[in-house]
Amino acid sequence: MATKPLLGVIADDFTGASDMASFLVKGGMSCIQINGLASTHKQTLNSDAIVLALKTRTVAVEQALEQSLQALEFLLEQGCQYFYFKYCSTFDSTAKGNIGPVIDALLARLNLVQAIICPALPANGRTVYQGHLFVYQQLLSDSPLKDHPLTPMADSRVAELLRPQVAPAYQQAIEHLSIDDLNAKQLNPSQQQARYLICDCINQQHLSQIAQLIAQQPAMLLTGGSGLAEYMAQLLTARGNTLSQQHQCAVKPLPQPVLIIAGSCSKATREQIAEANALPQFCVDPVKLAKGELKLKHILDWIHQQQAPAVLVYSSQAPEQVSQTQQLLGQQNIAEKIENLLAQTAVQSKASNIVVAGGETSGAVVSALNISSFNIGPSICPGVPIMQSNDQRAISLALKSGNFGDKHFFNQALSLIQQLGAQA
Ligand SMILES: Nc1ncnc2c1ncn2[C@@H]1O[C@H](COP(=O)(O)OP(=O)(O)O)[C@@H](O)[C@H]1O
Ligand SMILES: O=C(O)[C@@H](O)C(=O)COP(=O)(O)O
Repeated sequence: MATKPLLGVIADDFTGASDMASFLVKGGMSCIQINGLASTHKQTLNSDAIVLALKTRTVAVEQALEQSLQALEFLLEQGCQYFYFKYCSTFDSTAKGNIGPVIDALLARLNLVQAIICPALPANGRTVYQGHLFVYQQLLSDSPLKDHPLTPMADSRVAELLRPQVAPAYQQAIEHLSIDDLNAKQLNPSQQQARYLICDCINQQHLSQIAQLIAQQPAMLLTGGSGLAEYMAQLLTARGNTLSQQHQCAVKPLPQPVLIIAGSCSKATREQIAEANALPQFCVDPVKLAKGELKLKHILDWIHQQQAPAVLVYSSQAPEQVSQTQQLLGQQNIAEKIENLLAQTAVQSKASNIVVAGGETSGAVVSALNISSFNIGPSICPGVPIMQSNDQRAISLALKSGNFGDKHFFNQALSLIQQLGAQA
């Protein structure tokens, strides 16, 4: 019987972490999500996979490196046998980019020579074909991700996104694994020697084939979106003994209204807000916030006046308004102000059932709530599980990546929370 976790995951944001955790559970692993390095205090975790959520996607490279390496030390101490760096299925990174440097640092520390680069998440329309990333029918650079407030994506070629981010000595060590190569079921010599192997993948079958191919190779660093995770989980649990028979945890929301917070400005989130128009909604005006005309107290008073099963507080705006706001107030400055306000709304409203839309926003909310770890429950939609804090507060939380979910997402979240609460 194995006594150590099989898989250790470092996620560069909090929605990405819960996305990953949900697919590991789906693949048959028990999984715990640990929130931030501050929560990695001495403890032995009885779980097949540990997902450590960081907020390193948009921080300075040095900070991302320091935190990712500390996270790796924690996972090594826990005895993890395989390692996965989870970044966004749309390769979200700033112009300087933290994905390449973190991969290089993890490879060096683990003494590994190859990383699989597999952002694909076909369940949510993220596919890679001939090395180009697609979001449903659109190239990444034509998709709404081109207008992201912090990480606008202007190129769809994974190799060209990665190349400027990795160490100059390795910039030519990028190879591509096509669908034909996948079907051939073996790597050619240049693919075997490549430091970074970018995988084409347009469906679930390809993910399964990639996992099987990886299993035949010497140890590799796994990197990418959550799609591959489900199949790696299946494969690793079939190979090794698992620590726990229980994969998905029982989540029991308390009978209280749901607080929905949206800091994501994605097209998907804006459509979801529009569709949830039967719920009371509070729109955060960034200019009023910056001028001090909008205070936390206004939002808290408003929340407490509502008599509804859920309330929605959002700052989401369309791309044209976001760029106007950023020109006026500064991109980072206003992003942080909004994140702080939304995080404090979650804390001071004392809500026990919370749904957050947006990766950076989720990181800010979970950190402000000081939740060390989550158990993973059922998913509202692919990649968005309902989780419960592993503490006496038993806060139920769902962290939605900005671009996940169809337009009914908030209503679906509310239904599932109510259903789980009724079963409690
Ligand atoms: N109206 C707005 N103007 C400018 N920035 C905003 C606005 N609303 C939210 N933001 C910021 O945009 C960022 C959105 O990122 P994030 O929460 O990760 O969403 P997503 O998951 O869509 O990427 C956050 O830092 C948030 O504070
Ligand atoms: O891989 C994904 O698409 C998500 O898990 C993710 O990382 C999303 O990031 P945000 O859109 O910033 O929430």
